[in-house]
Amino acid sequence: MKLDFHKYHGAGNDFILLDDREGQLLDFLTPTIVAGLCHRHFGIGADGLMLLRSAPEGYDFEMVYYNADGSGSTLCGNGGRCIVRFAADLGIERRVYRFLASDGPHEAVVTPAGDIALGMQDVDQVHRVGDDYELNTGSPHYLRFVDSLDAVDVVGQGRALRRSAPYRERGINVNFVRQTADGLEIATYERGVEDETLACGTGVTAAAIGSLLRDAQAGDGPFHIPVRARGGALSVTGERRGDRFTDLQLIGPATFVFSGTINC
Ligand SMILES: N[C@@H](CCC[C@H](N)C(=O)O)C(=O)O
Repeated sequence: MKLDFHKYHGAGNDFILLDDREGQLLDFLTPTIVAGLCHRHFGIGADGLMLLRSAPEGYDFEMVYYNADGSGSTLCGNGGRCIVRFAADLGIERRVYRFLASDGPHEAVVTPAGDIALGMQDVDQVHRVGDDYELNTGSPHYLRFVDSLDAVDVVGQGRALRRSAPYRERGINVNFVRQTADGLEIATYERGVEDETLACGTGVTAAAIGSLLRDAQAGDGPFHIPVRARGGALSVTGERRGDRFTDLQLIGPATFVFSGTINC
């Protein structure tokens, strides 16, 4: 089969986008085919693959996400931002985009600066694991705050945590986070890529929440936290009321890279 594809990235988290509004691709894409397309030597190369599909009344499209290893996954925040850019490039023009993803409905807008601001689900459950945190921002995340990212073996330590007994079966994304003078720096080991990626949107959102919970001076109210990932700058805004975080938005660039056709 000849497949037309489009490549996008969000702060270096890169994706293959497929237009499946006619509905013929979902059954065709086996885990082996997805993994082959995402392979960096034998395929197009990407951290994940998405289908843009038709959705029920009230939504502009549905997002179906696969990790690079071919596993069907939970929400991808950077993917959500990139698929909105893809929708706009396909000619779906909206002031507010409404779409369905694995964790439910999302809204997104193009900001005046040209970034994509993606609404995220509310978060009200954060678990302490010693000095670390575990929470779900659409995908499951483990947070470890560190004094220096340079001192961390992101792949080695991330993989060890991801493969540890509590997470071996269901998996988890592991984020190392450093508080800076004006925000956060982050490095993420991603489940389903099973490697470090250059950015992870749900991880960035989790890090922003964790940073507020560990800061004794941080009170309730609106927040805006810049987060520097390896592949670019993102930010998270929202509203905190105690342990409840609402109106969450993940904001950052979503960039078209190239289009092509591949035999698979
Ligand atoms: N890169 C993504 C997260 C994608 C899903 C993740 N690999 C998982 O399986 O949990 C993001 O930007 O959020």
